Amino acid sequence: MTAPDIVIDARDVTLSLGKDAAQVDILRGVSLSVAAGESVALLGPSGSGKSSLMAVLSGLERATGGSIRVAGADFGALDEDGLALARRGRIGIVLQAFHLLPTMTAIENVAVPLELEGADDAFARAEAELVAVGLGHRLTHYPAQLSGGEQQRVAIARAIAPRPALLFADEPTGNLDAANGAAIMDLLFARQQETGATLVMITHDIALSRRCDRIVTMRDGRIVEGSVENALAGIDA
Ligand SMILES: Nc1ncnc2c1ncn2[C@@H]1O[C@H](COP(=O)(O)OP(=O)(O)OP(=O)(O)O)[C@@H](O)[C@H]1O
Repeated sequence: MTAPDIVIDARDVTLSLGKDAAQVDILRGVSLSVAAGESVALLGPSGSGKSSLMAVLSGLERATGGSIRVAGADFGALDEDGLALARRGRIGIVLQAFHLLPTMTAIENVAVPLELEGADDAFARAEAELVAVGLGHRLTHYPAQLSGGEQQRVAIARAIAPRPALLFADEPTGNLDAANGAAIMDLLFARQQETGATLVMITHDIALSRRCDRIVTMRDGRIVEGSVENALAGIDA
């Protein structure tokens, strides 16, 4: 049995693509346990497997081996539809590129996923989330009418609105300048703490990673032990 306060319980997870001589081993036995409410920074050189690990832990990609339990769901036992259902409402994802729908206003981008989940008060909740990220005056703006920082705030509101137990962020400040990036991170940590969500964030920024409760470093498809500086020797960012 998984302890109730463990949100991610991944054991000996492997991800290999291709077959025989063409096989690429992307994750080579990753075990990771993350407690409810914890924030974890995922660091490591380019190509070390961070995005791939996030993909299997968020149910977007299926691991080749090992076991993954997330928010009580056994990912290995679920088919594609089951994985989509397990993600819905439980897992929020913020990506480096904001992926807002260009034909929808800010409030629609946040409300429509809530409606799909069956919420009756989707627009009221979406408005409250956008107010919480400081965008109460931009509700009916389209993404093209918003700055990069504002678009990322909409993406954060959209990810957090369903109150997911688990929030993944893949370099959420990668497309923003330093000042906007810092403001977005303040916001992401504040919203994470308010909602009690668990946060797993990929970053190349060591200073940013130190704001998390824990730093997990990857290299060559594995989690490595030791100091962050040693583990990151050779990082190309
Ligand atoms: N579909 C694929 N087919 C073959 N190899 C792949 C595929 N997807 C990822 N890889 C390889 O898996 C390795 C890990 O990739 P991944 O994107 O997880 O690394 P990362 O640590 O997130 O890198 P970055 O920091 O550059 O985003 C890389 O060597 C990559 O080339």
